Amino acid sequence: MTDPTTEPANGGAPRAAEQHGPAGLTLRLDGPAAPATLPEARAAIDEIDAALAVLLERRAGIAAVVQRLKPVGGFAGRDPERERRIVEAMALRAPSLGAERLSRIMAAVIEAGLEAAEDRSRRTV
Ligand SMILES: C=C(O[C@@H]1C=C(C(=O)O)C=C[C@H]1O)C(=O)O
Repeated sequence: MTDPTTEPANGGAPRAAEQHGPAGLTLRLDGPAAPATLPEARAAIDEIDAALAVLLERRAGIAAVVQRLKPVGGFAGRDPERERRIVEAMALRAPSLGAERLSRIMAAVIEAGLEAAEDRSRRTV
């Protein structure tokens, strides 16, 4: 079975997002081998951070939609069991970080998303 996070769905040709991704991003999720020099390593980190920023923005937008769809949204409707399952699934893909560190990372991501959702809903009333 192919891994949807690393394998192009069309059997090898670059996907549209790899050719003309958001903000000109062309990051491959499976990435090249470790960079050899400090500038190369920093450039690789900058590229990953640019992709992370786009994904975090997208995630926050979708999390805001979820808050409107749930019977109780926002911080009041926080769902620790759902958050635990998210971290557990991510830990399978990020074994060197592991569940404990990912849990701290995702708590910050989720809280930032909920705050941004509150800001959005305040601006639209
Ligand atoms: C998005 C939801 O609301 C909250 C935010 C979550 C998230 O950002 O992933 C997960 C669970 C909830 O605490 C949800 O319930 O799915």
